[in-house]
Amino acid sequence: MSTPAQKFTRSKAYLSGEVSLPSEEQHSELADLLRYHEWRYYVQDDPVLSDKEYDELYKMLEGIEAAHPELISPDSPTQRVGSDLSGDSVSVPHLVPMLSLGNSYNAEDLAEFDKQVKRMLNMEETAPLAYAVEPKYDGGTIVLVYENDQLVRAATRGNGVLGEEMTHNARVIRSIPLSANFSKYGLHRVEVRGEVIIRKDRFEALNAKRKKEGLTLFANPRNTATGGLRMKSPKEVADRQLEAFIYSFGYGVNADGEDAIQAFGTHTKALDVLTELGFKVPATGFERESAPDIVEAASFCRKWEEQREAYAYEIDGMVVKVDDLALQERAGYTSHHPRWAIAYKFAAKQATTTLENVEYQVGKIGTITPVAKTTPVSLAGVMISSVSLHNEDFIRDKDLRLGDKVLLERAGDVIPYIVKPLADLRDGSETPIEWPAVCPVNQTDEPVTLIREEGEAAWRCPNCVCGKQDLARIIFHVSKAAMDIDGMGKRYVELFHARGWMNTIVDVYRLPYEWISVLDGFGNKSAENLKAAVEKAKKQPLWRLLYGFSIHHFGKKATQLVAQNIEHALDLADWTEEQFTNIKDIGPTVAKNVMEWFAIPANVEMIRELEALGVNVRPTDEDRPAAEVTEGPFLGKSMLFTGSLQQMSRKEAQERAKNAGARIVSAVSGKLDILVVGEKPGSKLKKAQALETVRVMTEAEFLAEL
Ligand SMILES: NC(=O)c1ccc[n+]([C@@H]2O[C@H](COP(=O)([O-])OP(=O)(O)OC[C@H]3O[C@@H](n4cnc5c(N)ncnc54)[C@H](O)[C@@H]3O)[C@@H](O)[C@H]2O)c1
Ligand SMILES: [Zn+2]
Repeated sequence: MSTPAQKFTRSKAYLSGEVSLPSEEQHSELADLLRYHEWRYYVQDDPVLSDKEYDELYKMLEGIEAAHPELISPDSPTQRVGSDLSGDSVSVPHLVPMLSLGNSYNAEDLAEFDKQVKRMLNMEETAPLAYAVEPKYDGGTIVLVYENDQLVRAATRGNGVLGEEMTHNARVIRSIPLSANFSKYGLHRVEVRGEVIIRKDRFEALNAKRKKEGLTLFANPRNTATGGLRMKSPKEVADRQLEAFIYSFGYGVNADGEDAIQAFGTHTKALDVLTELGFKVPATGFERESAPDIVEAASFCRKWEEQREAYAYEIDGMVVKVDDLALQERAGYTSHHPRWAIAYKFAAKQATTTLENVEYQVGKIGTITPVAKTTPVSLAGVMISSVSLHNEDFIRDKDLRLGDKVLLERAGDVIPYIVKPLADLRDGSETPIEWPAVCPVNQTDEPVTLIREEGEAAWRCPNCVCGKQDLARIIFHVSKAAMDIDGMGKRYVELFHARGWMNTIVDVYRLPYEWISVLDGFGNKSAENLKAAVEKAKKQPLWRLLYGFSIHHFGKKATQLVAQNIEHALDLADWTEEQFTNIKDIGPTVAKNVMEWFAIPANVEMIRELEALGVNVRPTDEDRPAAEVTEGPFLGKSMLFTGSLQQMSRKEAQERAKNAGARIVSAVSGKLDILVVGEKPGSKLKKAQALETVRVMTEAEFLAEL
């Protein structure tokens, strides 16, 4: 008997290859651990390992059994499917056992699977074999039985033989039809299989609501759906707005008890029939595909792996199935999974690890950001050992402690974050995270007390002397959001800073390119490119420069508004609060912060130096978008110019017409109001005259009206 914390630690030890025991002991311990993780996953809906990690432990067990077949017992996790039976509800036998799926992770695995299937079917390796491919929905399995076209029973997968009965809950899931016209196909008694899931946006909304109500949050859409299926009250099930995707027939007989599924010929056809009968089925041409061979099937899997984040539902992979039903029958089953199907698994988005330590970073305006240092763990294909904790409230709200086992998530391009601590794995050795009262970054004799302004989440170091804050500011200054200096970025800023070339924002514009060109990994070409990018950035609009100064509260919107209203950046040094707040959407907080910043002589000096280096400090066209014209002789008229003009270029004429309220169009049509003709007009004039609704003007007349 070991504690949950010990089971966790022991599993991680196996995963990092630290355990070596005689096969028999290892087999029995691994089997125990796997059973524990299955219980957490299927019954508790609260796994403590990622799927990938579970699969690795499972493979270890398989490996031992392959070398020592005598260790295989009927209750080994490799010999049966993980069970979700909790003992709290009624169990009902499935018409046909429900199994698990074998796993694959890439195109090579799929090619290997294709070979094996063909060997089993006595087919040539090069013979064509079609596969049906569809998303592997990440929710809870549901098995529906219909008799005489009526839904009579619903159950979970259970232990594969017995399922947990939950008909009352299935009835409130709207995408599950209460009746369906199976008899049209001679089907008297059928079992269909599917997955109950929740839309991702629905999941987010549910969690937002729970947060407001002070309830614990769901860790992911999967356990929201599986937990939902088990609710005692159908009303609560309905509240979660679960949906069911149906992905196959399990069983189907006619009134004489004879099989009536094989007649469909292919899995694809069977799904078409289920679609027609009103079930929610992966759609052809979108979610599912019938691939002529395994190569095509693999590329469909990869395509979905790439677009996974954009999909409305959570999927943990794809399922590849031999399309021909007769061939499926011939390929058969192991005690664990069908031989004719395989899961293609995507990288797991969640993983667990231990929070070892908290370090602090200082940002461009002195914001102190806590960063969790964790035991390294692989997450969605990347090793993670550092995760931002954002701010003090984040740590408090999640009740994170040093030594906690934590659940991490990394979805798509989103940076990794801590979903929650695994509180029930605590063993009492965890310690609170003490929030620092003084700047943890400044290593000065006189500690700097941190401040937290009202209404803000962040603690700030108001008097940073450690230089880290300057660095953060330069990194922001060159970033895409601000001056957008192509190719510069954090890595270069840190590199140049380490060489002593970049200590202030001004330094960005006077880099020693001749030195840079001889740095490791640089060369003339990249130094030149960098220089060109810096020169280009000197012409950026004024708002970007102001934004790039990292003045607290002076954000993108505010800098844009202010830049329109000045002639030179230094005008702001003389501005009063009133001048700021006269601009719509600029409030006293922005005014106060900008005024304080300009009151510091070094900042004014910096702007002078920047100007001397050729950095633009005046509003550009982008800063001052052409105001909408509200009057003028051509207000609201559509105009077109044709022939060659004598007094001005076509472009200039169009500009002047626009400033006088006209809209420039490109063709003569019933919608054209005025055609201005120069020399040698051509077909446009003829067409306009034929319309009789267009006013034709000479260049001289146009100028006169202007
Ligand atoms: N993290 C953990 O601790 C832990 C523990 C146990 C199991 N697991 C995960 O569960 C897996 C084994 O679970 P399993 O037996 O449920 O198998 P599985 O999830 O690999 O595949 C079978 C299930 O996939 C579902 N599915 C979704 N879409 C499908 C489709 N289009 N066609 C067919 N089936 C579809 C079905 O409901 C079926 O029950 C492991 O590989 C692991 O990833 C994780
Ligand atoms: Zn500091």
